[in-house]
Amino acid sequence: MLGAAGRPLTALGSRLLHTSRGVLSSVELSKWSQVDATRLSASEPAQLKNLGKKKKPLRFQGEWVSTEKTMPIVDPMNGEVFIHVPDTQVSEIEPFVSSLRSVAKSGLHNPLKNPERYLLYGRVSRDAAAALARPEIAEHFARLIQRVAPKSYAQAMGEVNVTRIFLENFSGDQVRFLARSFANPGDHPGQQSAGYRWPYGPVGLIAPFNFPLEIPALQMMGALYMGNKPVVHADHKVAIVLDEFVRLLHACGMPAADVDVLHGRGPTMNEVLLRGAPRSTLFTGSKRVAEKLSVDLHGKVFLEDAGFDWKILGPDVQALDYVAWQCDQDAYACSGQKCSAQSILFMHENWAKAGLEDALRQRAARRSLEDLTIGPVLSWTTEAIQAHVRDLLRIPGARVAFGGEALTGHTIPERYAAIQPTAVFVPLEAALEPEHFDTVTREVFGPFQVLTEYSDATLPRVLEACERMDAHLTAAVVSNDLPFLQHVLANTVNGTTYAGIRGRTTGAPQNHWFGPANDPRGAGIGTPEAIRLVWSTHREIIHDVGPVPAPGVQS
Ligand SMILES: NC(=O)c1ccc[n+]([C@@H]2O[C@H](COP(=O)([O-])OP(=O)(O)OC[C@H]3O[C@@H](n4cnc5c(N)ncnc54)[C@H](O)[C@@H]3O)[C@@H](O)[C@H]2O)c1
Repeated sequence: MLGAAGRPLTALGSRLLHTSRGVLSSVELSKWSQVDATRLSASEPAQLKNLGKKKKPLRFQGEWVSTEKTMPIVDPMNGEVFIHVPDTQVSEIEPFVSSLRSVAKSGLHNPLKNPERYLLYGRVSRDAAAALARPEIAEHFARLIQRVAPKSYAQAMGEVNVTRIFLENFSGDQVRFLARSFANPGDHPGQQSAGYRWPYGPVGLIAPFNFPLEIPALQMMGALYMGNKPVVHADHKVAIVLDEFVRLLHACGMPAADVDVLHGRGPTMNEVLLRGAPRSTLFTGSKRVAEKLSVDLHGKVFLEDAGFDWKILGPDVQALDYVAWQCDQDAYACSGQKCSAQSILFMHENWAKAGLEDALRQRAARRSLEDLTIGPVLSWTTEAIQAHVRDLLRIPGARVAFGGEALTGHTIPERYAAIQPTAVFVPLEAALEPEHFDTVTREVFGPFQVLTEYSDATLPRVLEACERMDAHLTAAVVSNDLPFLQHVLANTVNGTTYAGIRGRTTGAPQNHWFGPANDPRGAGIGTPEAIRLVWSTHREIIHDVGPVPAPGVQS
């Protein structure tokens, strides 16, 4: 295990420390952090632990617990083992199961029980936000994210900023306001119906590798705000970031027993959920696992799964450089490993004639391994992406627009893909053929997109393509032509759709809803509405206390 990183406070950090009358001194990095992101290596590997109940004595909760086995995590940039994560065995999950089973369905708090805990979480959020505003702590998380899920510094720091502002948003009384109820007058004196947001009690939370901080942090806080006790599992490759965030929350006053953290393999978490029977589970990850959990947990799930995200460029060509830049960001930032990444670009022929494809090629060519604007792809191999390109090239008229070659001059291990930003052009009519459509609309979680072209006359075919897709996460209609916007928006369904000449598919901040639509299991993240939907359920209490009617008047 590495020693804590005790770097000097900058001017901003010291100011925050003073203005908070000492409250924040407990969150100094050296007080809670277990790792120094800049030193993680084969010679100084990190060693994680689970957070939960000790097997004996069972009454102690909120303990960091070692497991019998660990699994080695390799540095995605050079293949060296630099982290050891608990490889929790099914024989070791009993404490997590009994922890879930010990939580009342009415939760740790609800509007009628322990309401002071809403205020507690307002304070925890306030202090955690202030901690993340300290440059050395923000830097710590950004560098840690970069080490395990290589992305540019700007993208990694973006995650930290979104998390900080989210926590600022839910400081003070805002957690209490999340659980706002309402009342309607009844039919007679003494009667009144009140609608409450009620917790589920024991809940599960599973997060993927691509946003190691933002996804687990925002969802976990939402679960806690509404009064649930979550067992949280993050992808083993990046779990170190969640681990550090939970330690920061403890330093900010979160009770140690409020969250259990299960490290290890997905199927082990699956078993915990099967045996522990949480009342609801939020899963963010692939469609395959989402569908499995949906069946295993009898539909008691909220899902943020695969995205095949489209962008339609309307007939009005303007701001070509800007639009090309945004398209490049949407398709290739984080090496395309965003569920919101632009998967298919429908270009109106006016954009094609204006030279958009060339502009995209030039933008993509600027990406480099050195600043991680292109980097390792953690869930595909180079060969698998190239095989997908070959599949697409069998479609009549398809061609590689740019990219497709393996990156060279690096030490990225073979289990991960390292490939140029790639685009394959497929003619619209051919893409719509039943025998090609599934290949064209397959999500590649890497720096890859399909390009196609349409005209005014073939716009209905574009809308048909959007209708036939299955995963309705993000979309963009890039146009300031209002009738065009209106027509496309009226006939499509994606949960997070950007409309206008600055439309994008990625870069969702904390200030608007992000999530899929057109599936009753669809979850959301970030906003009060998302938190209420995913982490609380409606309860109506009808007060009817009398006076009872006089004898003989029963209605
Ligand atoms: N919609 C969204 O908000 C969103 C956000 C990020 C990623 N994603 C999607 O996630 C996918 C990429 O992530 P991934 O490859 O890590 O996905 P994945 O489904 O392989 O893994 C996601 C998480 O599920 C866990 N897991 C695996 N099998 C499990 C099981 N049987 N039971 C319980 N947990 C299990 C993993 O350990 C990991 O923590 C892409 O399809 C992407 O679009 C979606």
